[in-house]
Amino acid sequence: MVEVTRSGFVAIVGRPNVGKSTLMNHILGQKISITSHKPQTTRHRILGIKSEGDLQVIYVDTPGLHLQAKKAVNRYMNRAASSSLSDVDLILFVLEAGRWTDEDENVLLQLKNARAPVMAVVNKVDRLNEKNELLPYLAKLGQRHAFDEVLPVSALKGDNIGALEAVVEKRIPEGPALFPADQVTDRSERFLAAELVREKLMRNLGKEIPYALTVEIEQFREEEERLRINALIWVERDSQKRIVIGKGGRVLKEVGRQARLDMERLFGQHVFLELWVKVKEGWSDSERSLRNFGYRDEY
Ligand SMILES: Nc1nc2c(ncn2[C@@H]2O[C@H](COP(=O)(O)OP(=O)(O)OP(=O)(O)O)[C@@H](O)[C@H]2O)c(=O)[nH]1
Repeated sequence: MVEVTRSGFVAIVGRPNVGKSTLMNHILGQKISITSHKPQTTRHRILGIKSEGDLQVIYVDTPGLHLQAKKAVNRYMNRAASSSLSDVDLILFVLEAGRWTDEDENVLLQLKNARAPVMAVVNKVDRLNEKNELLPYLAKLGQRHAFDEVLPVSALKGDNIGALEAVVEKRIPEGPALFPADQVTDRSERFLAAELVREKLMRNLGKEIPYALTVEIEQFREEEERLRINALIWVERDSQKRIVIGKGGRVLKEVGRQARLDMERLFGQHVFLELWVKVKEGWSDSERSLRNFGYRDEY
């Protein structure tokens, strides 16, 4: 093994839905952080570790920083994101090309107090016309703040990600490896399994329900030639439970099928997955329930 001589942390921050998790997954070349077209998909801080030769970059994917954090779960998410801004070597401020919202402004305000250099990563450029839309947007962005760098990318298509990694590399200080070279995340297989179930729920359900649910892994056991995983899906009301299950169990069955396929890809073995839906009233606004479900601050 080549000894790592440079290592450092890179925080990926921004408002919800700009493509932070998609960006981290693309850089790592595998799905560590779940994504969906709905805002506030990521709820926890998740490390994605990339070790190559003498370099180890530890990316910190964070929940989208949002205004209107009325419930305990939202406040937890904002805390997880804000706390990731200290003690990093570089901050990637992810934006959606062509858009600037109050929530972006709020993120920028927080970044002004950060010690690390801030690079504006203008994502989703595949959606814009370069000359008429992107160039004026970049010019305006430069006026909003003196960013260390401004780089347009497409995390989905992989455009300009090599250039982004080249800038990142320059910012990583000397230091020993902080994780073994073959470790890609700080999160357990149990956590990743729960997240995959949540991702499929977010993608298969309508607008409101995904925010009312959380997933807990009840059993994660190696059996002969397969993994047995039992997951509990907690919702807040009986009516939500009926929707998650669907007519004749159709929704739950499809969610389970999709999650199982992703788990088999991630864990490299057959998976037997069982899903159960349970009701716990008001879990998302109860600090105690959040802690029981593993939403714990880590500073
Ligand atoms: N067209 C396009 N879509 C993208 C790109 N990057 C991400 N997306 C889409 O944008 C949506 C949100 O992506 P995520 O990676 O979940 O965004 P996020 O910033 O992590 O979201 P939160 O969890 O809400 O903070 C998904 O539907 C992605 O497929 C891109 O470069 N181009």
